[in-house]
Amino acid sequence: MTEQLNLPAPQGDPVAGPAIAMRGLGKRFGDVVAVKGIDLDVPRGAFFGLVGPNGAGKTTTLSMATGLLRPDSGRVLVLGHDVWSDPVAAKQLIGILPDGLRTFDRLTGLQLIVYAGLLHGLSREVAQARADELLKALGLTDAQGKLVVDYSAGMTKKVTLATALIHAPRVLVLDEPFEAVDPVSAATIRGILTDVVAAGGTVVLSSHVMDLVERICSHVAVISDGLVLAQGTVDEVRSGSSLEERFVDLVGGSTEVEGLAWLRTSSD
Ligand SMILES: Nc1ncnc2c1ncn2[C@@H]1O[C@H](COP(=O)(O)OP(=O)(O)OP(=O)(O)O)[C@@H](O)[C@H]1O
Repeated sequence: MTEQLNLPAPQGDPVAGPAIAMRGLGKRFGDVVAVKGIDLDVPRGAFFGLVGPNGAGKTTTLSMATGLLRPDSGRVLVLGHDVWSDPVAAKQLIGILPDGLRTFDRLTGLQLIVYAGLLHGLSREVAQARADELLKALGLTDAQGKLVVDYSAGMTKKVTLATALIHAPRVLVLDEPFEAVDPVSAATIRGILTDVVAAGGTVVLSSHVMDLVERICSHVAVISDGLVLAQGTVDEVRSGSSLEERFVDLVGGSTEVEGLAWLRTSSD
């Protein structure tokens, strides 16, 4: 059961509220409190970047926001639908690219994308036609008959992205969509996501690449140690600096390397 916390209620308005509203989200794994009470509004139509150091809680937060991981506390509304009490409606509205979750990798790339379309209620004909277009756009046509288990990391990322897109969701939640992807494919993916936002959709992505977030996102949240340190438009958050400088200011830590003297000595 998710505990109801005494926090401002999210706007449950499916027409005018935020695309995603998270309130008091918390998650503990044994002794580790991965997420400590996250309140985050993703505005409708935003291209939203979630950034934070390794282990900050990004994947845990996105997994809870998309119904893949049950929170210990808090709630999440997607376009006004509670992800946990109204999961069918919420999940029909979102496309998810999870990080590191096993997929049905004994299917071919084509089968996996068509299967995702069928699960979302598309007819076989529409699912097949959209799968062909997605495979072509993502440069996977030649590999469409190969088992996904035999795909490279970047190919797996792209085929999983295709499964997130096939039902034309109004909200896309993508955990590190550019990781392991080659520059040409990355440009294609940026183009697809920009088109989704231009058509009124909402995209949330996590990334470690500050330049990319600064370039393509309208909004950003910085999280560290399971808490939101800053959120707003990219201009508001970077407040005159580069996003990378602001990130280092907010998150702290030194970029100076101490020790490792042995690594700088030749071993021959
Ligand atoms: N299934 C799990 N079991 C135990 N601990 C976990 C589990 N998943 C995450 N954690 C811990 O929760 C914390 C947050 O992890 P999470 O994967 O959400 O971070 P992240 O911000 O996505 O990191 P990265 O940028 O490295 O991908 C870390 O301390 C991690 O070790």
